[in-house]
Amino acid sequence: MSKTVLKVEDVSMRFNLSSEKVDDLKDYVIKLIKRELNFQEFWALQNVSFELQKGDRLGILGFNGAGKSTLLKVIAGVLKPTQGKVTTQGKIVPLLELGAGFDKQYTGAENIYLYGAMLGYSKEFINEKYDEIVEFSELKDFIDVPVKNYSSGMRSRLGFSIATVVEPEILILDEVLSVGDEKFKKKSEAKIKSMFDKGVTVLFVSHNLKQVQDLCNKAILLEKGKIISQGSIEEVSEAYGEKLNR
Ligand SMILES: Nc1ncnc2c1ncn2[C@@H]1O[C@H](COP(=O)(O)OP(=O)(O)OP(=O)(O)O)[C@@H](O)[C@H]1O
Repeated sequence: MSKTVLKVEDVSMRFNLSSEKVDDLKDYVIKLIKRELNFQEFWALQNVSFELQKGDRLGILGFNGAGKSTLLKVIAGVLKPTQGKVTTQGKIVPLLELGAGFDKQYTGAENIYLYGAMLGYSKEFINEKYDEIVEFSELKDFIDVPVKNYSSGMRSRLGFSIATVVEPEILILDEVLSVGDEKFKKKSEAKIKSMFDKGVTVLFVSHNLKQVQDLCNKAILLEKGKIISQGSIEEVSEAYGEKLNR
């Protein structure tokens, strides 16, 4: 029997866009108190619903600003939806904006603990996996250096190594299949592939339709925050193709 590992129910996400120019924080606070700040409501996601079974690989398609990254962030728990509910079973590994959660004043070693805690790992678990993370990142010589002195590639390598040290049930990929330099990229791709081989459930956002077709069995197509097509990758690719050629 197939097992449902992700359920997205009627999810909507509203952002308040400030329609005025505010020069500084003081100005902002004064306007806020005087209720002179005007916000424009913007719905980045509207009534999005779908569910995935164990081993499903879902491609999320859509043009710029359609709501793809917002949906991934809601599923990863980075954003709380304005409306609706996301239910997940098992460990989620979000490979989103790798290393963006680092505190740059702290060293690589300290960030392994900080970032790990953010991903829900216990201190004992990180103690146990610490050497493996450092080894995979190939940053042993830099591990006691503040992250602000890392290159962006080094940051994403450390982020990738921390995030993938667990065996996830759900893997979230936002066009990050290329991490670091060519050598590391190969290694990270092999690691992702090994997760695929173990039957992980995947959510994948990419503008590269070919890549999505190669990787995914199901897809959804988003337009202005709404699902306008969902089903097998073949069906949804066709709907996307029609949009592209319009
Ligand atoms: N934190 C935020 N505050 C306000 N608006 C936001 C925020 N994050 C996203 N948006 C808006 O929500 C919409 C959807 O953005 P999102 O990044 O999810 O699109 P996307 O489909 O991933 O686009 P792209 O293909 O360009 O990456 C955009 O109009 C964007 O401006």
